[in-house]
Amino acid sequence: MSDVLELQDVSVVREGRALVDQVSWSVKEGERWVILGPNGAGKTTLLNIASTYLFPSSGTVSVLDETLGAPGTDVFELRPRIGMAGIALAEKLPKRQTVLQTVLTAAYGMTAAWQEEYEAIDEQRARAFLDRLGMSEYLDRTFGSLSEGERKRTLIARALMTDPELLLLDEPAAGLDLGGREDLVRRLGRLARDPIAPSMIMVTHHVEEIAPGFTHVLMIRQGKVLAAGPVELELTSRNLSLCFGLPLVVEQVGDRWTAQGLPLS
Ligand SMILES: Nc1ncnc2c1ncn2[C@@H]1O[C@H](COP(=O)(O)OP(=O)(O)OP(=O)(O)O)[C@@H](O)[C@H]1O
Repeated sequence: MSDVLELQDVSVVREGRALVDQVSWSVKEGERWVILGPNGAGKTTLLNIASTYLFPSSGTVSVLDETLGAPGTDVFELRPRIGMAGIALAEKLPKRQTVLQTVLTAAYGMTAAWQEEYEAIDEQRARAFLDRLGMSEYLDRTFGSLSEGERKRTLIARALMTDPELLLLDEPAAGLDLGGREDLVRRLGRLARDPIAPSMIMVTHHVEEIAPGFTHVLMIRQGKVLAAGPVELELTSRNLSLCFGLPLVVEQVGDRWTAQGLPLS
């Protein structure tokens, strides 16, 4: 299995503080990773490195077997091979554009439709991804009029449009109600278990949002890795308590996870 992402001793320092602190981590082809950690731990910073939009202050980063900053590595060739869905991108997308256009523009590396002629095959693909995410009835709705959950599902369809080898999801279930979260977790589970789906890295705050099919977990706190490895080995009460800084009990219920704090004594 080849490396989809490899970080060696990577640090990101801003104003004298390490937001990411000597992180070494590798993601192999076909793996589905969850990044867990408290607010400000450095999760989004790690995703930004993986998406090639952020260069580390020190250390080595390879994405899809290309080393960032090395002669011959062109991030503009790498970026279409990486799908990204997150709030930062949602804010760049025109609110008046339809859902179908919002997904279609990804095929052309754009955020807004300009004068390009879309090929029928691209439109078919956009419709198929939107269907997979349960958005078929919203094709002509404007992106700005969607609910939080509908917007999140559209962004994932959009991220899949370039047929990426690596899919990055930044808090895909944040802001969703219980039904919306469960619907999304089911859909992410189907994607995670699809053998031809891209390797995946998902940032979340909640173990309840880990869909079945996710294989590995990285836990970070204050920019440092606390645990990294297969979910069934590393997603323990001990690791989670250290990660979030209070006593927590994590349990597996069927193929899902739940965590709660111990009562105050
Ligand atoms: N450009 C910057 N300059 C200084 N500090 C920054 C910069 N960007 C991010 N930070 C800080 O880096 C830390 C890590 O940020 P990051 O967004 O990666 O955390 P996170 O784990 O994704 O947090 P959250 O769960 O709250 O989204 C935070 O304390 C943030 O305030």
